[in-house]
Amino acid sequence: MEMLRRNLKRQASRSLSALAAATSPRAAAADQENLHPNLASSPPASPAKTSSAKDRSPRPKQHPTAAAPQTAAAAEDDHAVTPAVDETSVKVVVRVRPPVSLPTDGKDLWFVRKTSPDCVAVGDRAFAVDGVLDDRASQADAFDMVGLPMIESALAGFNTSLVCYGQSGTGKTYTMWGPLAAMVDSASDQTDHGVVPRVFQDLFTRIQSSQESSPDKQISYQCRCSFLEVHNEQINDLLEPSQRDLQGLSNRKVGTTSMNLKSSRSHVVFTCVIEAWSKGFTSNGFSSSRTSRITFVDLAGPENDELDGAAKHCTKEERHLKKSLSKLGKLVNILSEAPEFEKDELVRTKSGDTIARKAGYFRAQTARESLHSLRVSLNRSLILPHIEIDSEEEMEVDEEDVHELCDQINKLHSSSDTFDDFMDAESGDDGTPCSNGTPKTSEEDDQPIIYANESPLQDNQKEAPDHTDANEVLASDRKSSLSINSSPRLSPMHDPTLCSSPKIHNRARKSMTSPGLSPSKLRVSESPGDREMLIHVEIVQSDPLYNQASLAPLTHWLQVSNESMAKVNSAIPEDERTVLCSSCKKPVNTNENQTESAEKQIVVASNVTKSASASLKNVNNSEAIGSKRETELEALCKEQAAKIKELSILIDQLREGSKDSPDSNGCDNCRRTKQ
Ligand SMILES: Nc1ncnc2c1ncn2[C@@H]1O[C@H](COP(=O)(O)OP(=O)(O)OP(=O)(O)O)[C@@H](O)[C@H]1O
Repeated sequence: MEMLRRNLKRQASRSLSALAAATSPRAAAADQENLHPNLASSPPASPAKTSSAKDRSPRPKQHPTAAAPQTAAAAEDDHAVTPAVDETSVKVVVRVRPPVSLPTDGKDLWFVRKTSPDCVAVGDRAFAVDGVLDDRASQADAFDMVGLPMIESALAGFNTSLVCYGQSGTGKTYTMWGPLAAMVDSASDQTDHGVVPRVFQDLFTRIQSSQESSPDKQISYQCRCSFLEVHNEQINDLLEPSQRDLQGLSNRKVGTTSMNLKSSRSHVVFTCVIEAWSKGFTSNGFSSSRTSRITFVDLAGPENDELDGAAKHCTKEERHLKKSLSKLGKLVNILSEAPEFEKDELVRTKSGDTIARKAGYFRAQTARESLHSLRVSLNRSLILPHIEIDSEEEMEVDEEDVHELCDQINKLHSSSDTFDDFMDAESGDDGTPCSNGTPKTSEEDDQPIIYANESPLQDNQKEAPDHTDANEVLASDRKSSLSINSSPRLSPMHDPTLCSSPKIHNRARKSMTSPGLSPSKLRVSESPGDREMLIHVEIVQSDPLYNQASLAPLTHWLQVSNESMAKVNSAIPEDERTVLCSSCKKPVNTNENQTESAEKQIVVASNVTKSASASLKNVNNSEAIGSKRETELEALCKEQAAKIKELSILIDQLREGSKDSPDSNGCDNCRRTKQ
């Protein structure tokens, strides 16, 4: 990672320097050979932090070629461990746009020339890069230099990105996509195709041939893509179905600049996620899978202010564009500096800073336990028997179900002040589905295991073996906030094995809606009749630890309580809502009170469900964080506990009513039959 960051910084600095130098008027006088009208004048140079890259550390001779200032394409592999790729994870490739034979206005013109396969020069200044595509380079050359390594990395399971930047009109879109007509019209000449269409054509060809050549491996591939546009600080979905037949690129905002008649006025990000998995399972029921991501970023190019003159009206669009590019530059700088901070923390931790260690462990532990609880909750929802809500089939009250429900409610009731006990009970071995962190069901092998991206936290945990200290921190924190308890019965979560995944049924996959990697948002969806409730956890905010710690227990608790409600509701025929005879199982014409009791039960259960839904939605919609949310959650939990207590009383009444029926051996019908 350190190497990656260092390279990122070095390469970004190099390319910025190259671009700055390329726009320098000083360079214009150097050579009149390679005139480029579109770059007739440029802003004064603001040579980046460094000067010529020639005097910097040596680079690998990976992609030697020519040089260019206008368009820089950085191919990036963002992996910490990159044994399969070469030394530098970030590469800078420069492509020079061919000069056009337009008349010039007499202003100074300047050029960029390739001096060696990995060096460009502007005037008397030289810049080292990783690859150069000169003005004679074809689209195929660009693909060979930039696209092919991306495909190989992606198929090997690495994420790769291609980012194109440069001044307006310098050929970024052309390099990335090619002329629009060439992409849309299949009959057109494919030699103009840019890197993106070539990458996918080659990728799909390779996938197909890999499947055909080794059918025994039974490898399946799935490619998913998104196409987003950032325009005026708004993000638009270019594949949004209501927009012109998913044409994608043709939906992009285009305008005219002084440099380019059809200038892209927005940044676009095209992402493709490639998943490959083997259909065969090993003896332990695991199959291998691999996921990688290819990202193409085509940045909008800024106009040339000097060319346009001081009187040029700087539009809102242009302001946003420059602002976003400037922020991107800052981000690159921050990322480049970040490793030093990420290193200092490590040194502090290793040097025995116990407070930091406790805090780190606490955060890791809390997050891990939250994830664990979430996993249990989701697993529970998946192992519940399917209830046909709309079924007209007559259903019977099962005494055992009622017993089980009462037990659960008693547990909930007795722990209504704090959820810690309930969490413990749920993870205990009292017949509930989770014991020692392992779901106890007959369908155990089929249960999905949800892996979240917890690697940084796990790293923290590895460095903090002092469980006792951490538990103390945990205990003191518990008093002041609603958080996941440190339960001794929770088994530690194992490190996720990213390259292999457990067997997951399609249906189960659908049920797991984006388990959170970072902060979460609760979204509640209710099935018809408010009887079942699924809680989806999505990642949307920026503070994963806080949100997961505070919301996960509530999620779990509400899930369980609502399952119980659903059981009660579904166990009682909706239309009749009467008590069934324990002997003949037919509806009993009981007196008014008994019927009322059953109806009341339904109403209470329904209210609890609705209340939970409404409260959760409130939580979801709430902008406030911190103590306000904690207070809301606490109030919600108390309210739920009170309602469950009420429900438990009603269930008791129902059972008592059943026992006190006129004839415990059966209803009037039964007696008549027996007589
Ligand atoms: N290598 C090239 N060979 C031939 N034509 C090119 C080349 N590069 C760019 N062009 C042409 O130059 C014009 C401008 O290119 P393009 O639109 O790709 O620039 P851009 O950098 O994306 O500009 P903007 O940032 O304004 O969108 C287009 O007409 C394109 O066809």
